[in-house]
Amino acid sequence: MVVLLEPTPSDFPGAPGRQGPGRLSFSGSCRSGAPSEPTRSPDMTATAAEKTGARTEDAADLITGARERIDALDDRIIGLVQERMAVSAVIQQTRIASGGRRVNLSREMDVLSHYRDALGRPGTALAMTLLELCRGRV
Ligand SMILES: O=C(O)C(=O)C[C@]1(C(=O)O)C=C[C@@H](O)C=C1
Repeated sequence: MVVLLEPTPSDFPGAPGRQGPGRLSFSGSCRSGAPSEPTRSPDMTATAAEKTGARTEDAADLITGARERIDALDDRIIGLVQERMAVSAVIQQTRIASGGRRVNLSREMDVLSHYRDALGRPGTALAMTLLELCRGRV
């Protein structure tokens, strides 16, 4: 089986507004065992299969759509981290202006526990990274 989706004029990596799986080139039988490696298109544009690591068109389409959702989630996560940094900065500035210290270790223990309880050991590492983003290195 050979499936070819010809590119649109803006169908190259990095093109503004580029959407969907783009140029797709699969070859090989659908019925016999594992499909063969996708072939590189003549203009050296990466195929959807090459970009996703998938071995079927259906899998490449699913992965491409799921990656768009992940990119959107990552944008939201980054926005929330930036919001957290701003709120944390207000707390720290207020404490320092009142004569206190930037860091409050007992509160940091609570934050670490919160993330560890929700996400396990990697949650602790994530919380430590968030704290470093919010108050710098100690
Ligand atoms: O909750 C506070 O007291 C903060 O200053 C915020 C925060 C945080 O980003 O979570 C930052 C620094 C402190 O060491 C503890 C926690």
